Amino acid sequence: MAASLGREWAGIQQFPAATQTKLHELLGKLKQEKVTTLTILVMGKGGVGKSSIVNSIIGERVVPVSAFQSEAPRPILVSRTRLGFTLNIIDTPGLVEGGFVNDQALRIIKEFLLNKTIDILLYVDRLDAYRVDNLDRQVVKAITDGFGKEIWRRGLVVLTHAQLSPPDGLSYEEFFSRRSEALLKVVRLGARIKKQDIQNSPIPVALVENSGRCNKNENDEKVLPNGTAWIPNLIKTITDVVLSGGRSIVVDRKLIEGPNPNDKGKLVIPLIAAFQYFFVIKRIQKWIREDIAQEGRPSWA
Ligand SMILES: Nc1nc2c(ncn2[C@@H]2O[C@H](COP(=O)(O)OP(=O)(O)OP(=O)(O)O)[C@@H](O)[C@H]2O)c(=O)[nH]1
Repeated sequence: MAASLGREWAGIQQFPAATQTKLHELLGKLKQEKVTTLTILVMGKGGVGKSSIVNSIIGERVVPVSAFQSEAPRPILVSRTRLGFTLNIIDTPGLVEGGFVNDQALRIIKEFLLNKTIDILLYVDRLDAYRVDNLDRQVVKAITDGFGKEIWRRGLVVLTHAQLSPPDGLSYEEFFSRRSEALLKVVRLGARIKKQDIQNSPIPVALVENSGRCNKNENDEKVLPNGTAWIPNLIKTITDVVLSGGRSIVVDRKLIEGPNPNDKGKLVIPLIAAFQYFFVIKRIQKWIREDIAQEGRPSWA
């Protein structure tokens, strides 16, 4: 586990001027609302592009990226400051190993996060995957069990590999809509969020293309096939989630260790004791008294 703390966010200057302007506007908006620090937790299965997103946002290669299973030490916290604003991003190991949720990885992530506050969860997957299955649901469930379902009120689904040509004659928007609906359904099930709750505060989906071959617009910004400049769009979506309510998640010992089994049912103990006293002990005492009264004179006398 490693940490890289508090350096100037120099990578922002690598972005084209149009992107820099939009990012500065968004940081200004956050600061106006007294948000001067943002801690973003990046989670998902292995190989979906988590580390690449960290590098894309920071604008520097701060985390190693590999096409094969990564050996890089993670979780890793990357921290950058800019004009009085601090951005922390935590990259984490993939949550699936050998077809199962990697509980050990989740435990390590939770320990790493002790005494930290998570403002935003980026739940990362790929746009160019066509199916969702029970494993996706298990991953979401593991995150929910680990951090509470409230984390999804500060959550975004982020889909990488977004520069794709959809199959089967589907339009880009149609493909995106179907893929995100399928994933959001799984998130809703795994996070045990009621349908009406998700309608009231939907989990946004943002698209990302980390590849160096991403198309660019006339302002030199990286754009998706639908023309969206994705870096400012991602940061805008994050800003909207932060400012739309929902609480940041404070990771304390209690959250890490989960509910104490000894506390289970503690509140009903006095009720059970009262029930036993009035309906069992009292009644038995009455029977004994009646019995003694009847036995006052021996039957043989
Ligand atoms: N074309 C394309 N490739 C991507 C994108 N994001 C990531 N990749 C590639 O996918 C591979 C895995 O990316 P990583 O960023 O290491 O993924 P990860 O989720 O951190 O993977 P683990 O370390 O296994 O947890 C690398 O070869 C990346 O270059 C993307 O948006 N588009």
